[in-house]
Amino acid sequence: MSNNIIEVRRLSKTFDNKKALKEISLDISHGGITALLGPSGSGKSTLLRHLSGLVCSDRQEGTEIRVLGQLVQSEGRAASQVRGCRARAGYIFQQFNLVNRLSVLTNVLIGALGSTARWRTLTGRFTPEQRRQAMQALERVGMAAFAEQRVSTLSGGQQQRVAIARSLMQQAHIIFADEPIASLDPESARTVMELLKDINEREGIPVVVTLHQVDYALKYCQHLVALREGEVFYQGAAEAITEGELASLYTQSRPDSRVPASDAAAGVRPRSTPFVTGSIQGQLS
Ligand SMILES: Nc1ncnc2c1ncn2[C@@H]1O[C@H](COP(=O)(O)OP(=O)(O)OP(=O)(O)O)[C@@H](O)[C@H]1O
Repeated sequence: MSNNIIEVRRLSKTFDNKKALKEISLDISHGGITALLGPSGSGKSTLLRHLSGLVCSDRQEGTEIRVLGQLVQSEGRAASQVRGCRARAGYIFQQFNLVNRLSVLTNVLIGALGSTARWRTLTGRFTPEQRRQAMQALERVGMAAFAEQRVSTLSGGQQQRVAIARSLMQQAHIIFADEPIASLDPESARTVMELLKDINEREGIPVVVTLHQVDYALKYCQHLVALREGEVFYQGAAEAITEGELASLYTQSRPDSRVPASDAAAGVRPRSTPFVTGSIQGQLS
């Protein structure tokens, strides 16, 4: 039995005759934070959705996705235990993350759905112990004071913190975050990334996060999977990626994967500049 957190074999996904993912194979054994990087349209969200078991791949022989050793889908079909896989994963998405009309506390309590008899959740009757746990999770993310407030009244950054509290309440074994900081101001973005880092380190929950901002990926993530036009361009330690590779990743014309840094630096201008909120230089050793 392998120790891989994530195993992907021959994953392809076609939308309307366009291949969004092209026979991707990946092994992630790192239990830290893994960033999915790449230009817009490179397939980051599509890959994350496949890992989450929310989308099924093309029906192709040999396709398999395992998360935490559990089969999520194979050859275009969800595994029989996919519900269990989903229940073990916490999701933090840029939008449509929480139920806006419900209170912050109720949204966090929804994280306990998997362990609560249905009638209780339907009638809002959570146990005192569950309420205590939910308040504890809200304290952990600094949102306890907002417990009774409707989610619709919160800022984007506050909503992401509530989503993280819900993952804690859910006792998620892994967290999938799809562009969790895309629409946040820099301070809120830092708060959300710091929280994910803290939870990863203290609770030991692996995090897989799609990011546009290279500098956030380099600062907070130990492992990178970079996609380009639906293929894996780079996979490995964040500290090992070169500035040239990052430049190549975001350039318009398609060079070979892992273009030598010297070539990329010589001729290719990065398209990534808008995504880099600080200097890449200096963060790369
Ligand atoms: N439901 C869908 N129907 C049709 N095409 C889709 C669908 N979802 C994704 N695509 C296409 O698949 C490709 C990859 O999209 P995806 O959203 O995964 O990219 P991304 O790297 O996450 O991009 P971004 O950074 O802009 O969010 C794109 O060409 C996109 O238009």
